[in-house]
Amino acid sequence: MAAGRAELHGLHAENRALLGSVALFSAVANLLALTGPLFMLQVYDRVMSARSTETLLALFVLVLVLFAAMGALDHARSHVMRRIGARFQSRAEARIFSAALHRDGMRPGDTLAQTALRDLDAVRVLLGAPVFLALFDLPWALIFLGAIFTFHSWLGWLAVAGGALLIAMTALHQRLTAPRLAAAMHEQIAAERLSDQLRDEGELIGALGMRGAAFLRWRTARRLASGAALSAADLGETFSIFSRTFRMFLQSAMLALGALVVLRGEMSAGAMIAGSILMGRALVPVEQLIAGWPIVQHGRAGLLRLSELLGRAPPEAPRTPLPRPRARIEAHALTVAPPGAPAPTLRMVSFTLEPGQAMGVIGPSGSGKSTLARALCGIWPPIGGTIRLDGATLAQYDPDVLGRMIGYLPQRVSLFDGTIAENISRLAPDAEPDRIIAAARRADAHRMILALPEGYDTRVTQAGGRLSGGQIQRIGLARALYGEPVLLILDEPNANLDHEGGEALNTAIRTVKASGGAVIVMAHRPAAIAECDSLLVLEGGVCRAFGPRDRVLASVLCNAGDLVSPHPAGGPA
Ligand SMILES: Nc1ncnc2c1ncn2[C@@H]1O[C@H](COP(=O)(O)OP(=O)(O)OP(=O)(O)O)[C@@H](O)[C@H]1O
Repeated sequence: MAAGRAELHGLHAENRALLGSVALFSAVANLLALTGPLFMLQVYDRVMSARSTETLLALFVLVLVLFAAMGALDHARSHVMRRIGARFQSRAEARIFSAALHRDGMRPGDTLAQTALRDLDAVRVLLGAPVFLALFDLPWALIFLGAIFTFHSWLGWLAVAGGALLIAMTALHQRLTAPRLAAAMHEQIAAERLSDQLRDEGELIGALGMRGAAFLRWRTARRLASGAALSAADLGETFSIFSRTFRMFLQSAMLALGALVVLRGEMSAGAMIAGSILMGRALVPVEQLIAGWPIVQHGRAGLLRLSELLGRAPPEAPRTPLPRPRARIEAHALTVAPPGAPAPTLRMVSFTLEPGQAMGVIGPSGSGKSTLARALCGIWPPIGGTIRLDGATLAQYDPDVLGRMIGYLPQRVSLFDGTIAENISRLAPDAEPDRIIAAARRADAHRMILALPEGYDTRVTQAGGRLSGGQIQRIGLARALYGEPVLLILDEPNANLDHEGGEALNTAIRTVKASGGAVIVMAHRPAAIAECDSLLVLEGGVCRAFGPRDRVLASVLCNAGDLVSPHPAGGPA
């Protein structure tokens, strides 16, 4: 948390000079705020007694100029603060985005990563809000109080007592509303997540007759969220109304006390009115703080959450760029745990894979195949042992560069909202069409894509849109093959493929091998390991056997012959 806070501080450091200028503008604007009370004093005490129209006119012109200057300064400081907020956001967003995607930012059950960009927005809003400027005005409230004391000490003490009560109310407000706002935020996130999920699974909900039950669950989540928000808003409103009315009453009380002092002949009538105006001005920042307190709380809570997120996902140290590696993979005593899991799900696994070779990974459900695939892609770093690609550990490669050298087809392929071409090119903004088409051809998806009405420009969604399961998987394979990766990792690649698709997959594996790449296939189905030279058998997260495919199959499985023959992809496992 402390490291994250220091990092955010650092990102904000370049704004210090601008904050200094806001403080300066605030100082001058607050001094100019004395124009009204001073004018009042002069009118009552000088113009009235001397009955001079010229003095009145001269004072009026001066006041006009001073008020115009005050307005301009007020405008300038709000303008600068909004720019400071926007600048902070643009400096921090890349780092916060990558921290939100970082493995340690995504612990199951907590929402730090999910709210990160919203938290950054809350900080930006706070920096540009009038309530933040009120903090710059607060020290000037003391000067105004001092000025009231120069009129008469009774007036000064009344203003101090009123201000102290308002500040005490602000502290109480913070104490009472903070837990309610945190609860409201929590419920809001849960409700949003549920409604996203229900919307994405609309077809399934209809098919399973879950519409009524889903609605009830959604309504409960919404009610909890809006109930918590309502309770926080009610309390905030109560405090806000109290402070506003109390401030108005205080001004009248000030006038009454001033009149008493004037009647006692201890002060002029001008000082009475000027004192009342000065007190009003001194209490403005306090009132602004109370009214804008929810913004302060959201911004502060966002800042704390961002500090925690950044602390959990420290910045990547710059790495010396390495040349394109040869496809030699060595795993040694590899031990991997999913994020937040108490125990590793893959333990002490070792194997070596040479360029031009393919390795199959088989084992029952939950044996750790997908865990191994994620570790090999660098998504889940090892907690023990090493993975080396051409001699270098995966951590020695820049994650983005490593990602481009690895083709990964996850077990559940999900596409990004965009066109098929954009999905194949991994959203690269300057992708060359030739490379996209080459990848699609290698995945044998080219003709299938051309058969769609808009071909490569067909828009798809996360769930695939109008594409079938097999079509999604082929586009996923084309995406994995894009950019001719050194290492191809396929997790259950033929789960949705027909015979033709299975053949295309085997051809793609052969092509990668022939070009000196390495392929690792996690499989349940026999057809997928037909092209594999070696086989790793996992059971309960440990290696049960590793070696040449046929020898391992012969020693582990009794129906080895069936398993290696490249029969229809839909055949039994
Ligand atoms: N994100 C996760 N958090 C915690 N545990 C996980 C996570 N993902 C997987 N596991 C656990 O790790 C173990 C291995 O899962 P993994 O997905 O690697 O198995 P698998 O061999 O690929 O299974 P399948 O063949 O069913 O896909 C399982 O016990 C699973 O519950």
